[in-house]
Amino acid sequence: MKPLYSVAQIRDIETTALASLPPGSLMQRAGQSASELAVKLVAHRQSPQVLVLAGPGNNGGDALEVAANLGQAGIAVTVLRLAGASTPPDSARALLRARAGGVRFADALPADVDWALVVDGLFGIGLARALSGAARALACAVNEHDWPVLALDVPSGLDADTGALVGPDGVAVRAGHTITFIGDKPGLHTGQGRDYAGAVTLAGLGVELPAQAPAEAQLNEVALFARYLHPRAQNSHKGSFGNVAVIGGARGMLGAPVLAARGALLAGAGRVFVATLDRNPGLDMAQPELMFRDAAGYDPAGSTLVIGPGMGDSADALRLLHRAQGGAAPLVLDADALNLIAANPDLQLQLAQRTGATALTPHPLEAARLLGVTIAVIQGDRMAAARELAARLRCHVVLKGAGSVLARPDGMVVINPTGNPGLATAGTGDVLAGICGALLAQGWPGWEALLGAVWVHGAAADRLVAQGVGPIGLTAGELPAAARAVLNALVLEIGG
Ligand SMILES: NC(=O)C1=CN([C@@H]2O[C@H](COP(=O)(O)OP(=O)(O)OC[C@H]3O[C@@H](n4cnc5c(N)ncnc54)[C@H](O)[C@@H]3O)[C@@H](O)[C@H]2O)[C@@H](O)CC1
Ligand SMILES: Nc1ncnc2c1ncn2[C@@H]1O[C@H](COP(=O)(O)OP(=O)(O)O)[C@@H](O)[C@H]1O
Ligand SMILES: [K+]
Repeated sequence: MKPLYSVAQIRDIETTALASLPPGSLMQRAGQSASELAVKLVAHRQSPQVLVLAGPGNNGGDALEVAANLGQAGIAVTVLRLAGASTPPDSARALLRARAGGVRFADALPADVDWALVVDGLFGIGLARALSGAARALACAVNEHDWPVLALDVPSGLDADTGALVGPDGVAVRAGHTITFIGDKPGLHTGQGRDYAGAVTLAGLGVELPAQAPAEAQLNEVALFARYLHPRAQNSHKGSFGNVAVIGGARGMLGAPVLAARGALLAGAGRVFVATLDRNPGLDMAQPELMFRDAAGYDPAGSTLVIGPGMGDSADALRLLHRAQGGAAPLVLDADALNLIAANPDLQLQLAQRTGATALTPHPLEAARLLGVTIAVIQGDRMAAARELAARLRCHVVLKGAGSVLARPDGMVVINPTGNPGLATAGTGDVLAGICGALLAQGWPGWEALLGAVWVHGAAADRLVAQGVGPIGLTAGELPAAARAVLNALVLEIGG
């Protein structure tokens, strides 16, 4: 398990740990781990010069530890302390050591130095308001350059709980690496967190994490759905892997259900149907295995349903959605189905009373409509939004976007680490809905199907980028084959 702890939880864990440790020892351990990483990050540079930014609290104390250690290792270090910064008791020793160890102290950002590394120790989990004054100016100055940045614990200015910048026009230090202490934090992995934290390293500092108390959230990983990745029995047939029916495709929007259907087919569904609201195209020449039907008279009995891609908001769409929700078949609700649900309290009630597996796959705008709030509110706390949707509608939810957030009605939250901005293009969400439908049709339970689909979908995009197919110009149509490759590799590796 890769647990993610809220700031309040980290504070509790830290308090317990501090009670049984000599003063200053956690800060020394934090400084030790961070300076080891810093040394690796500058190893390729000749005579590297390192700038250490130290704030007024214990995050600044960590920074002074790093400065002292690097100075001791013979690296040229300049420390810039925020004006008026007091010295927290734990860091007095590091300050003395840094002063004795040849570390330079500057009052302003030295001009014309090409820093091999900037260590951001302005603020950590004690950040209480938006960066302002000198701290804000420093963060902006660092972000203007392309110096490599190592953030201590959390990039200064980022909310470790939510992954949003603190303050309405907030600023944060943009780091390429973050070394985070004691436990990993959700805000480093979703929303703005992925861009500001960069690669995250966890330094546990030898602190024991509570075995009983549940973490706030966890990162998605193959282990969470591995038991459903089994090799296929020799004696199987197309009926063994379930049917998926994609319902959608109003006028001008036929591509959406076709993309979902291709996603379902290449993620292993035995048979895939596309039931369209507009003119039935009869055939997908590029994927002739798909079977087309008119949605009007179509009976999807026996199929897992993916409903919503390109469906529109017509009376027919509403009727089809009402019928789908009324049945017991596993259901993936995407795109226009979500907009219809947002506008119809009756559909919301019906949804909350369903017994079959139900997955909702909103992007932030769809989530905003469902909760009756703005996109800014959703993005301001993505975990809270996903949790609220799952609780209200009693469904499994994935709030999509960088660091997709999955939530269950019981409050469990998982943040997905795979995927990249290559996915920021039309139709990729349709493919995700199709993959999820395929896993449900193959008998995966609802929660694991959503975890698996989101992980595989992101990993497919990562695989394509590694092959040079994206992020620029990656298309949704390229995802199903990549997802198929990812799934087969996983089955070989885990189930094989
Ligand atoms: N307590 C401990 O023993 C340990 C603490 N650790 C470090 O300590 C950090 C937490 O330390 P603190 O609680 O001192 O918090 P921070 O160092 O994050 O900052 C808190 C200080 O900044 C002020 N402040 C907050 N927001 C501000 C803003 N926008 N502008 C100006 N001042 C602002 C606060 O009033 C307070 O003085 C962690 O993130 C971690 O880096 C680690 O060394 C591990 C051990
Ligand atoms: N910057 C990004 N990083 C990672 N994943 C992303 C990013 N942008 C979009 N995605 C993913 O791409 C998909 C987009 O879905 P959606 O917005 O519904 O698009 P569409 O409706 O066009 O299919 C989601 O799975 C989302 O998580
Ligand atoms: K920091």
